[in-house]
Amino acid sequence: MLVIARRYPALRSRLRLQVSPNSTTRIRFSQTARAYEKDNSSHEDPRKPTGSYTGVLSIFVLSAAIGWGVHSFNDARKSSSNDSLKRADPADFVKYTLAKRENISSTLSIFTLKPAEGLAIDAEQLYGPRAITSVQFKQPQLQIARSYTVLPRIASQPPEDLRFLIRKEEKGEVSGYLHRLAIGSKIELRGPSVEYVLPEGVTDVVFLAGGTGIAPALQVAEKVGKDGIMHILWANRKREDCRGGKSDARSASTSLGWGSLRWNNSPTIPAIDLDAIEVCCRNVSDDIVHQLDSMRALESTNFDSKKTLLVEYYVDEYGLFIRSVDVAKLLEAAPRNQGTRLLLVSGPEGFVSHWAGPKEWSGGREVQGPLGGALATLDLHGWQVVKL
Ligand SMILES: Cc1cc2nc3c(=O)[nH]c(=O)nc-3n(C[C@H](O)[C@H](O)[C@H](O)COP(=O)(O)OP(=O)(O)OC[C@H]3O[C@@H](n4cnc5c(N)ncnc54)[C@H](O)[C@@H]3O)c2cc1C
Repeated sequence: MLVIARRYPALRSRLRLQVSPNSTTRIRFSQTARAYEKDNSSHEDPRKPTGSYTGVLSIFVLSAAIGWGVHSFNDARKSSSNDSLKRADPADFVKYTLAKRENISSTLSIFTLKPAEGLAIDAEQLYGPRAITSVQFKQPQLQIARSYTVLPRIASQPPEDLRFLIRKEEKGEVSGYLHRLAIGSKIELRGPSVEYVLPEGVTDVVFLAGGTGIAPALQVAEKVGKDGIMHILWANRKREDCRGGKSDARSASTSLGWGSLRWNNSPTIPAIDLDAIEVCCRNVSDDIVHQLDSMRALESTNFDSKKTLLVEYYVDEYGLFIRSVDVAKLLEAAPRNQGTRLLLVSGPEGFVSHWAGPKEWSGGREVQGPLGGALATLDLHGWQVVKL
C-alpha cells in the first residue's frame, strides 16, 4: 500500500488525512535582549548649556510623552494582532482567508492567508528557531490534504499572516483548487509539521533547491543567519520563476572576486550571465528573488562585510543546469570548520531523487532512505546530506 501511495500523491494524502499528522516538535524560544549601554562620561560636553532649563524640561516631557505614546501604540498593535488569536491544536484544521494571490509566473503564485476565526497556527512552532516546517492545506470536496512550506516573514507582513509559494501542477488536485479560489475564500489549514530540525552549530550549508524547494531554503537561510555561510543553488525550469535573480558567482567574478568570499578558492560555478541573454523585468515587489536579495543584503552587513548567503541561479530553458562537478568543488572549497556541514536537497520528487536518491515510506511517514543519486558518487568530506 505504501508503494502505491508514493506513486500516486493524491492517494498518499488521502491516506495521510486519516492518520494523525506528522509529529510536531515544540521548541522553546530563548529570547536574548541586547542592551546597548552608553558610557556618557567620556562624552560630556564641557560647554555650558545655552538654553533655558524650562526649554530643556519641556523637550524632556514632550519626548517622554511621545515615547509612551509609541510604546502604547505598539502594545495595542501586538495585542490586537497576536493576543486576540488563540493557538490552534496542530492536529485540527483552522480556517484562514485567502487575502492575496500574487502571480510570480504562469504556474507559480505567492498566497497570503489571514486567520479567519480567531484561531491561528502556533507561530512559535511554525517559525521556531531551528525547525523547518510545513502546513497542510485541505481540499474540502475531495477530503484530501497536501503539505506546503511556509515562507519566512517579510518586513511588510502582519505577524499573523502566512505566505506560501505554490506551484499550480497540471491536473493537480489541491494546487489546482487553490489557484482557482477567489480572493476572500476560506481555506482550512493544520499544522505545523516539523520536517527537519537544524542541528546546533551549523557552520556551512549547501542547499540544492529545485523550483518550490526554494521555500525550505529560505527558512534555513533565515535560521542559519550570520552564524554560518550558506550557498543556495536554485534550479528552475523557466526563467519566469526566478526572473531578475542574479548569481553571486557572476558578481563575484566581476566585482568582488572569490577571495572576498569566505570560501576562498571557491569553485568554478559557471558565471551565469542571465542578463546578457534576456531582457526581463520583475512585476512583483515581494517575490522570492526580492526576498532572497533582502536576506543577502541583510546578511552581508556583518563586521567584515563578507557575504554569508550566496545564491546561484540555474535555468533549464537556457541550458544552465547544476552540475555535479560544481557541487563537488563547492564542497571541497569550504573551509574545514569544526561545526556541522549540511548538504540539503529540496524540490520535486524527481529533483530530490536525481541528487540524493528517493525518499522512502516507513510506518506511514516519509523518511530519508539511503543516499543515492549524483551525490552518492561524490566525496562528501563529512557533509551530512538531508532530503527535504
Ligand atoms: C513537506 C512538503 C512541503 C511541500 N511544500 C510545497 C511548497 O511550498 N510549494 C509547492 O508548490 N508544493 C509543495 N509541496 C508539494 C505539495 O504538497 C503537492 O504535492 C503539490 O502541490 C501537488 O499536489 P496536487 O494535489 O496539486 O497534485 P496531485 O493531484 O497530487 O498530482 C501531482 C501530479 O501527479 C499526477 N497524478 C496525480 N494522481 C495521479 C495518478 N493516479 N496517476 C498518475 N498521475 C497522477 C498529476 O497529474 C500531477 O501532475 C510540498 C510537499 C511536501 C511533502
